[in-house]
Amino acid sequence: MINFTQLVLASHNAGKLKELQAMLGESVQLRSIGEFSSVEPEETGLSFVENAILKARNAARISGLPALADDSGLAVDFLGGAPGIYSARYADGKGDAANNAKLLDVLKDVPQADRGAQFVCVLALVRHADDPLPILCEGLWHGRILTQASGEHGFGYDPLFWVPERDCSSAELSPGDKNQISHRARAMDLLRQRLGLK
Ligand SMILES: O=c1nc[nH]c2c1ncn2[C@H]1C[C@H](O)[C@@H](COP(=O)(O)OP(=O)(O)OP(=O)(O)O)O1
Ligand SMILES: [Mg+2]
Repeated sequence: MINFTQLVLASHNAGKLKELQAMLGESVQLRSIGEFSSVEPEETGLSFVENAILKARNAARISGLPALADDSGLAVDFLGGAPGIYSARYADGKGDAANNAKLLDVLKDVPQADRGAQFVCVLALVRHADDPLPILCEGLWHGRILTQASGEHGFGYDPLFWVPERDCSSAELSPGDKNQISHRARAMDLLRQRLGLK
């Protein structure tokens, strides 16, 4: 059905590529959509699912290959789930450091008990651009927003995300450990099941 030696990842985020490739192992080679185009599609959906499908279709159309997309973000309880699908654009496109600084500032007077949050990841796999039956898998990772950044690994909001089961930030986990327990790992686990790979 799907030729896994030629799967394109519909993402321009190097952190995602690294994590997803590590989870898939050597049997599947993920090629970045960056090899085909530097133009990023506008993420016009109102949900992670819509944006994941939109990115997967776009990548399949550009590359002519089956495509996997990851739409993910951070949903903070105190903020009613924001920044959510707007996580990458939280500080108006100024990047991870600005996003993190903004989040710390917005939550500066919020006590520990009210700082709950979850990372969300939706993976969408399409066989071709017009696939009427995308495979969709979701993963959540519950934690809390720290009051200052900590750790050097990972990307995005990792330095601000406290992981209760490990009592450290997500950026303090080794890449191997993060890939066992993250939102992305959970979504990928489901995808592997759906594809009969385990
Ligand atoms: O494991 C993670 N550790 C830390 N931060 C994370 C993680 N997973 C998602 N995030 C953050 C990064 C970005 O602020 C947003 C994703 O936004 P999202 O649009 O899905 O990705 P993106 O624009 O970076 O790349 P692309 O759309 O090309 O896949 O959530
Ligand atoms: Mg994006």
